[in-house]
Amino acid sequence: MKTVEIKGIKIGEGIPKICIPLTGKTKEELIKEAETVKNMKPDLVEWRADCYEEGENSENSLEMLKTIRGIFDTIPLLFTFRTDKEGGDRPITCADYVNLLENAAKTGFVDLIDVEAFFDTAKTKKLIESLKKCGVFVVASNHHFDRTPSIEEMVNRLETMDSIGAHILKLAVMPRSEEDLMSLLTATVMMKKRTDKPVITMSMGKAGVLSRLCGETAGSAVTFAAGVKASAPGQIPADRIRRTLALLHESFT
Ligand SMILES: O=C1C[C@@](O)(C(=O)O)C[C@@H](O)[C@@H]1O
Repeated sequence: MKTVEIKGIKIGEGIPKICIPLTGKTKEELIKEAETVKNMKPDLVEWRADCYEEGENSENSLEMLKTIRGIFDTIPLLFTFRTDKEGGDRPITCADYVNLLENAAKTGFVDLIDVEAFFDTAKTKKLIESLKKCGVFVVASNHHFDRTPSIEEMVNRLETMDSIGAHILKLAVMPRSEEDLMSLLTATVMMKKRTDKPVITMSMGKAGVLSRLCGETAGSAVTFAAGVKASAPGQIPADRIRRTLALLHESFT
């Protein structure tokens, strides 16, 4: 598998990398949260700009981004605006979404940008191309908070993300049964043979917790862990997940 290397972090190789999300609502909250998260020594940090009270306002968002970049310095930063359609905190028009992501990429403050692959399929491919020209890595994503699609649909969705040019392919689904968890893991294992790009998958909620731990076997390159506050159901606190991933890795080697 090709790895994506950012600031010395090799995504797609060895132990899954730990990404901690920032979910603060105000500037003050975010600065405090960022300082705490920095001490947790994440491999990657995700700023969930949709959680910020001014997140959809490009100018204010980019100002906040500058502050966050300053705090994390050498830690790879993922910029995400999760739209309300995919479980995010606030709505945004398609034009504002494209604008925000392009402006964030141009600042040079972010290393990776999350693009919801299916927000408008015609526009997504163009958006990914323009973000890549700014030198950022693109994480295509898709979220299902109410169900786990069939294995075939999950594989198709990840393959579409691959075909539209993303560097990393990410899928989050909600299980309703143990079978749903197994379906997500099967789709992840299948993708190992169908792409040479890093894949990130998770089955959310309590029933899906295992999927956040077994990435090294199943083929999920990053696991999202709770820092100050979880950004999705089922996230495990960062210190606990680090210990567990290390223990599993030792057992494999
Ligand atoms: O896409 C994801 C994955 C996620 O939804 C999770 O389930 O851990 C958490 C989000 O913050 C992130 O953008």
